[in-house]
Amino acid sequence: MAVYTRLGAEEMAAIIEAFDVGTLVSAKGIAEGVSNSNWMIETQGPGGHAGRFILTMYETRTDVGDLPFFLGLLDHLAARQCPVPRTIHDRKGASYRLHKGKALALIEFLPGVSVSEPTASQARAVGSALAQVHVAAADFPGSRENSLGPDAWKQLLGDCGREGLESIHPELGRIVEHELAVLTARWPSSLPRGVIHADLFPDNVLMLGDKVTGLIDFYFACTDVIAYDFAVTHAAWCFNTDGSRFLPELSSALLEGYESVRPLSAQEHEAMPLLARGAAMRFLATRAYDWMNTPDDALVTPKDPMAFARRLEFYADPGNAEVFAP
Ligand SMILES: Nc1ncnc2c1ncn2[C@@H]1O[C@H](COP(=O)(O)OP(=O)(O)OP(=O)(O)O)[C@@H](O)[C@H]1O
Ligand SMILES: N[C@@H](CCO)C(=O)O
Repeated sequence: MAVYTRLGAEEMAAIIEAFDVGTLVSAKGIAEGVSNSNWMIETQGPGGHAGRFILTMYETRTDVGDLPFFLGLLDHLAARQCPVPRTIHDRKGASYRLHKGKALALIEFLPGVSVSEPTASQARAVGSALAQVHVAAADFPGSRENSLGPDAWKQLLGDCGREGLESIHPELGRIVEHELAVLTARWPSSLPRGVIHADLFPDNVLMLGDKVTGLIDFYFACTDVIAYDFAVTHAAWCFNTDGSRFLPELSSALLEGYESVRPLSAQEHEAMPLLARGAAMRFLATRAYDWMNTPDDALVTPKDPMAFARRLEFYADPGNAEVFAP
């Protein structure tokens, strides 16, 4: 569940009053998501015009200092016809407000659902939507360091310790040690950089049929290697949930969709198996850390790190490099 903060009816009405979106008709907590509190808001304007919005209250995981980057990026991309929600600025023009010490933002509601078993056509559409974001973000003036890059993987996995990793799976300590050494030695430094989403899993994409209606949850967005974002999306979309089965049709479709908007260069193609190993390592690292540090009675169930260890082994196999071939 993801409503960490209780807001009374009067309090909620006052919050909505600060935006020029009509009066509050209903506010329902949204169960999905784990990082922030989210409500689905309905309002009614003077002419009876109804509005639907998402109200997000940023909890401890999101740094308020990063909000101008995240929210400014949404407005920049939406203005360039990317399928992302616009932010609704308050009556004074601010993109977020502080309420009892916490930041909150009102965001355009977009229709659509997150698919759990994507089809190839849906993967194709997601590939082109991702490329559209990369192209549209090229003139976005903001930048933000990736706080979950290779140094963070090492830190998180170091905190887990070899014994901790082996308590998750007897082979995990060995896999991590070997792969971290490879990634550290070979991580590319000269590929084109830009603003990336960095977490484009199916639960962060809203779809209606084969159409992408919303890319959401930009709270890991940062400035990094652009092709790494494709690798993240590939790792997220082109395997079954536990990572034991690669889905070649989704992989080809995702690549095709992406390249229909932003063709990858020869260098990007060549680097992709390594970038995908890094992408798998990034989610393995945060999942292993959460696995070891989530209390048993927590409301949130930690996600399986092994699902990304399996993806990592797939990408590390030189025989599989051809999945990224031009
Ligand atoms: N603009 C939007 N339009 C429609 N629904 C949205 C929108 N933004 C968020 N949602 C809904 O709210 C849910 C939670 O949003 P989000 O994934 O951003 O939360 P979070 O707590 O930041 O997520 P995470 O757990 O991935 O860190 C989404 O799964 C989606 O159902
Ligand atoms: N999408 C991530 C969670 C947010 O980083 C995962 O599935 O591990």
